[in-house]
Amino acid sequence: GSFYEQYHPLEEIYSWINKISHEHPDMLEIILIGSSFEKRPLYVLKLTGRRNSPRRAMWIDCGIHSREWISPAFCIWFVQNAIDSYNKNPEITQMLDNMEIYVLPVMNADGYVYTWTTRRMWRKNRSRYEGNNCVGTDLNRNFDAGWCTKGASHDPCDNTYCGPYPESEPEVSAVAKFLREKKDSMKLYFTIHSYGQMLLFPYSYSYNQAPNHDELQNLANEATQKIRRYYRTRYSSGPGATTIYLAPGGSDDWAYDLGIKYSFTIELRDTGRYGFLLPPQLIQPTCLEVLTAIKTITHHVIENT
Ligand SMILES: Nc1ncc(C[C@H](C[SeH])C(=O)O)cc1Cl
Ligand SMILES: [Zn+2]
Ligand SMILES: [Zn+2]
Ligand SMILES: [Zn+2]
Repeated sequence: GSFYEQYHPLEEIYSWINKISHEHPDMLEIILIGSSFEKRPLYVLKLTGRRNSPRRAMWIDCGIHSREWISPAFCIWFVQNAIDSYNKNPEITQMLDNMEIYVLPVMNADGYVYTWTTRRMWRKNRSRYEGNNCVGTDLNRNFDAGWCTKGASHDPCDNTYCGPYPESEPEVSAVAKFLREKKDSMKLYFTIHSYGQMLLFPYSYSYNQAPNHDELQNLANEATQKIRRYYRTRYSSGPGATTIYLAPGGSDDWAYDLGIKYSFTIELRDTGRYGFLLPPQLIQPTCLEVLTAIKTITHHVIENT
């Protein structure tokens, strides 16, 4: 199948980032936001339409957890689809004309390489700290949002190790720094994970409801109902704490508390048959259904911000 129906190692993703940016210099700009623990570059693609300069921005990060290969595959697919659909699909055209879209295809660069070379099921990054007898911090427990309370671990050998302190991880501090700088224009945050087929929103670090809980729940319901209707796939939705598990230090909760009131974690396919080992032929159907959810939510945000 095509490039967009296969999984790719990090080097090929970097080449793709370069290639597509040079093919579409009017719509894409590469931004280096920092580097990983092992000094790999963290590239963000800034995607915009060819018309006026939008006043709103949205963010999509992929690959926080290295074993969730469908996640970077989605970010790559999303960028090419948006470019191909601009001026053809009205919802994509509206999105690009009203939003600067920042896409981070592989946040956990070191872990992603490690899943290709050494351990396919690796989740964390590859940071090492003096005195720790295990490697890696869970980047989705390292954000400064209820940091290392219930649902994360202080044990460096655990898969939910929160790190030595909030934003200790260079990957997390790079993203947090970028979003803090953009917080006035940033209206919508998506972080892409697998698996479970869920549309989650704050909070995960507490059972308290977010102030705009009803709006987020209605929006999530509308999005998952669209997926059900057009693709027959079932996605559940709700606050992270009650829909998946109580867990602190996540990027969506941190983005929400920064002031991005539309903040979602999307858990892509499947529900356990293949799990993290989703076959490449399911990349396209997964991306199509999730795009529907993103269009629905983005349309609402454009109308309400
Ligand atoms: N704020 C959050 N939002 C979503 C999740 C679920 C993901 C699923 Se892989 C995780 O466990 O990191 C976890 C947290 Cl801490
Ligand atoms: Zn994940
Ligand atoms: Zn997951
Ligand atoms: Zn509308």
